[in-house]
Amino acid sequence: MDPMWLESVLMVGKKRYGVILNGIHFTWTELDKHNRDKKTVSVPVSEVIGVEEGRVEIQPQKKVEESEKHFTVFSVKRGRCRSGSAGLWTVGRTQFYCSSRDLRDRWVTQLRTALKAHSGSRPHRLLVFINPFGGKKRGVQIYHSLVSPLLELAGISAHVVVTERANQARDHILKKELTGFDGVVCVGGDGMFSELLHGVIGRTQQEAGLSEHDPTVTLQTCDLHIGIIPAGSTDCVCFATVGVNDPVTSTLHIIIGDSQPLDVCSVHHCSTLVRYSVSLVGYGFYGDVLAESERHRWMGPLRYDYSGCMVYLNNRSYSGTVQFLPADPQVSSPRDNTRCLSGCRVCSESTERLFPQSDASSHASSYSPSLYSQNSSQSEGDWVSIEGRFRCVSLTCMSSSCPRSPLGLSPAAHLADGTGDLILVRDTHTLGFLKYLHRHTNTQDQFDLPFVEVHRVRAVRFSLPPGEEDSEGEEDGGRGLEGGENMAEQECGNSDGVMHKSISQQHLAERGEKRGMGDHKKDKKNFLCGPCCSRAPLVSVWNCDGEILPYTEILCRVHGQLVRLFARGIEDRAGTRTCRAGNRKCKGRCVLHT
Ligand SMILES: Nc1ncnc2c1ncn2[C@@H]1O[C@H](COP(=O)(O)OP(=O)(O)OP(=O)(O)O)[C@@H](O)[C@H]1O
Repeated sequence: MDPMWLESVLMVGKKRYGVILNGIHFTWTELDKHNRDKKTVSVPVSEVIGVEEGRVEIQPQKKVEESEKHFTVFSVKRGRCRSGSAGLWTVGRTQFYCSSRDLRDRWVTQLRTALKAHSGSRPHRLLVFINPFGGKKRGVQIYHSLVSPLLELAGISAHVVVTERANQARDHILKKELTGFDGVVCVGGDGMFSELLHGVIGRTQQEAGLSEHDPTVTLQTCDLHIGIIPAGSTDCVCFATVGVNDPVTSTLHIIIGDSQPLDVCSVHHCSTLVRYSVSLVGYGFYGDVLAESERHRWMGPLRYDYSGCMVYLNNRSYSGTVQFLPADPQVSSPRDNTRCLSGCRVCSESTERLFPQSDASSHASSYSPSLYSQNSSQSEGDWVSIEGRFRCVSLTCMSSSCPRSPLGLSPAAHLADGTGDLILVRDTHTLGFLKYLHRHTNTQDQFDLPFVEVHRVRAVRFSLPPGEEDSEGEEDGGRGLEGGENMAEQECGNSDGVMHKSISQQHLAERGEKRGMGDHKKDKKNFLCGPCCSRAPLVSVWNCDGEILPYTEILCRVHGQLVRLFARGIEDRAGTRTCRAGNRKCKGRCVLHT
């Protein structure tokens, strides 16, 4: 018999249960034959959060009632959020009563031993950054009331830093000693996640002696896991990797040590890394909406709706040349109607992560450096080139689903297959574009429109028509704006201002100043003059995960599975299945966690 095996009859409330621990599952089944709604609950040991002696509650406050014959088991429980979507996890709590203290002690010991055996991937020590000003400014409260008690219950220690400035978390990860930490966690929104992302990737490359600026280099995958406790105004990365924006659900994924690899797109300009992105790199509509919303920050979250309307009414399109390196169409396609769900086969079989880990000088074997040069001609390699006027050009490394767009920008995109989806929306009439935007909010195929095309890609280049090329890079010697927006300045020791929202504002202000100087060329690049402006701008801006990029001509490369999150992707609804086998009359009360 399994040495972990333990079986007894215990009481839960006033009912008798047959309780079994078989090493992998902890199961309790009601024994009362008169009760027709007989219940069986089975929890994988890997989803047990903690076992406590006595009658214990942790929410709303920790309460321990000493009792020598009771023990309490806390475990992951699947729930449904108000919208009905799966993915919400809550804390299940069951108090068991044993006939003797000896039996109680045996159960507690045995459960804790089983837990240890199944917790190899669980973190022991975390570095937590809380943005006290993110979203509704509830980060600190969310952490102390919802997150910290669960970490404590699970025996995870946390070093907490409440940030005092933008980029503090990124700088901390880049420069401070991190020995002993199994992961970094942010309590905030997508901006905070981006800080952690840049810190973790930057540190890993520094330690490996790799240049982040060289788009041909195969970056070192990052060992330090990233956790996201959603507390921002937009929490898209959390939503797209967990399925819900809920602090308790995210905490539980961290506690049980879930691990979700994630593709990351590096954005370069003239051999300089500008930023990393995991969700959207968008030009045209999405860039204009961000630029416009930066001017109306005083409106709060409402600014996005307002700006979306204004930009839509402005009805703009932009010329440019988009070049891309297609991914292997045999493996997957953005129109194959699949969803990247937990345990996704396409991601786990992806060969993109099978590149040899590089030393300082190595390049991905299948990529020649010229393939990623910003100025190479269209005949090189497998690059496909498309010229035209576009409403928007979007590259996304994930579906980019969010509560408003439950299927996202590209519903069949994968989290970790080493590719991104490039969506080109050509110039069209206003109603056509409205139709496209509306399809983001429902289940209609947003690519089934004559002016929309989508490609699964490994890299993208964007250039302006001759005569409209980027001038900032030349003026700044390819280093970007004075505020240090790009990673080159970060390397030069100016660590401030790389990712703060004020960058976007500063960038807007600088562009504004340049316009005011009467330089005709800059005047043409007046990318957004507001609804009152009669002259349509020739150039838009790039929105890179909610930040405005200081360059228009960029090169993007997707790096397969570069980072790992404490998440498991979106669970199929079948992940929680109603038991029919055990008892035909269970009326859905028998939940088997598979
Ligand atoms: N103490 C701080 N003071 C000012 N800015 C901060 C501080 N801590 C973090 N930041 C910056 O604030 C920006 C926004 O934070 P965060 O992402 O947490 O919230 P949000 O903007 O409300 O949400 P979202 O980014 O999802 O829209 C981040 O880019 C981060 O760099």
